[in-house]
Amino acid sequence: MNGRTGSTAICREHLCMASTMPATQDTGTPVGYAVAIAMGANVGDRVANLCEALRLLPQHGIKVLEVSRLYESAPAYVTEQPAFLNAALLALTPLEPLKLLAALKVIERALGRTEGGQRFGPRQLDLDIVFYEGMRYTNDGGLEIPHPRWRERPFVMAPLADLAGGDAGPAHQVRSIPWEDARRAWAAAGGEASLGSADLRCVLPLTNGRTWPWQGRTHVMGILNVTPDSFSDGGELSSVADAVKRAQDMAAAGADIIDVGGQSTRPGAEHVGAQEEAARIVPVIRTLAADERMREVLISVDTFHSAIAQEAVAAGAHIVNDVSGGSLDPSMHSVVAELGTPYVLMHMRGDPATMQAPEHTAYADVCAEVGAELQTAAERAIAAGIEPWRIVLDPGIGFAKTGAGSCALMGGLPRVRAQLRGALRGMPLLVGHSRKSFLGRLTGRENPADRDVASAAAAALSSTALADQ
Ligand SMILES: Nc1ncnc2c1ncn2[C@@H]1O[C@H](COP(=O)(O)OP(=O)(O)OP(=O)(O)O)[C@@H](O)[C@H]1O
Ligand SMILES: Nc1nc2c(c(=O)[nH]1)N=C(CO)CN2
Repeated sequence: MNGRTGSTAICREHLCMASTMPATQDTGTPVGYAVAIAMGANVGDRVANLCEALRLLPQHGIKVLEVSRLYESAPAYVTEQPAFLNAALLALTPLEPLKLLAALKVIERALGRTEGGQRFGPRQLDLDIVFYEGMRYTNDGGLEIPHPRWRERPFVMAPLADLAGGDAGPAHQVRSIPWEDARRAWAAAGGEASLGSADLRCVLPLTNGRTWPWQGRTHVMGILNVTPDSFSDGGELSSVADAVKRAQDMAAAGADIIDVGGQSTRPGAEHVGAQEEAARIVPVIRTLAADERMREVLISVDTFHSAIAQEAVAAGAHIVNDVSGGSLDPSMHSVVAELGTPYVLMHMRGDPATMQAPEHTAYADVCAEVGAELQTAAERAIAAGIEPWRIVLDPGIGFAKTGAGSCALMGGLPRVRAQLRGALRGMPLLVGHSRKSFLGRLTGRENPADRDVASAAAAALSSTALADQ
């Protein structure tokens, strides 16, 4: 690209030549120019504003291809204002720069932003064009591309780097954006290792305007089985009060999340049906959600039924934990998309009754295949409307895995992660290894009668962990 074009608009032909994106219609006509857009919000329901902007963009001819992780950042320039949420997206649009800017302003206004606010001050929504293909552009109205301040803003560089990805990210498909510049600038500013403080950290959005900063340490999930046939409790939690007491004990012992389940997913467990499952867990979730002592603890609901996810969230659950990754209820992804909660998408093949059949536990390379299948399932979830920044991936230790497969996964999480693309590669992993029989292999005892030994090993390894490695 040659230098700035002074006060003139860019030449359309020049743009077309610059466009190397793969997206063409059957006629071979390019469907748009590739653009990278930075998003920010720090007043009102910040998450809702960013999500609504994502939904409005296509209505203005801006097709979103990829979305970054969600970041919380200390306010820059004007420091006396609330913290921002920031993200970035890659899109295709037929709009030329000035029309694109006008469309972004219409969306900003639709979400409550008014003209003439304080420069760098509070705003419901900010949409900035960072890159437009690989071009440089200025005009008399003050539009400047690349955005003149992107290199001084970690809250822009970090989400751009999510989009730039590695070998297989969106950068791979849309090469005309200067991804390498974005990667280098972010690395020079500290890169991934610099994330995690209040200055800039990745967060999962919770529905009541709260955010959950998950970086910097492993979070512990305590498992609360409200099932008579549970392998974990042996059905001792027969009443709501017992279950609540158990949850409080786990919280006092340091659990960050309490995962409430009413359907055992042990191999071969009886399927109790959605009604019974809801009857078991909803009263417990309601009581926990109202309990002052549990205020700092998040509640997840372990279910593969979308109707139960809905009921549980209405009763106060913060997270939906789906061991089927959406494969056992066709409505799960669209329901979670509406609920707005974080979504734990676990890898499993078959269902709890069939998952240990040899055809489901056979892998040539368990880490690579589990990672690739997680990527595919997550793409379905995203297509249904779940933003990538809400997805927690789980390799499903013990689900459609042999003992050897589970051990390989425990030692190969970076290889699982390497299969993920774009923002997903940087999202948290949830690893549920506690008290599972594969642990017998680690102790050198593979006999199921040695369960107690396996349990002791599990305790030593701590409980189910949300690992941000
Ligand atoms: N690349 C760009 N993307 C969006 N707006 C731009 C860009 N370059 C210049 N502008 C101009 O900046 C003006 C102010 O934009 P906005 O209100 O978003 O500013 P700001 O958020 O206070 O600052 P900043 O743009 O640095 O984030 C816009 O009206 C637009 O004309
Ligand atoms: N952390 C952070 N600070 C800001 C932001 C923003 O998006 N994030 N936007 C501003 C307005 O341009 C001013 N300051």
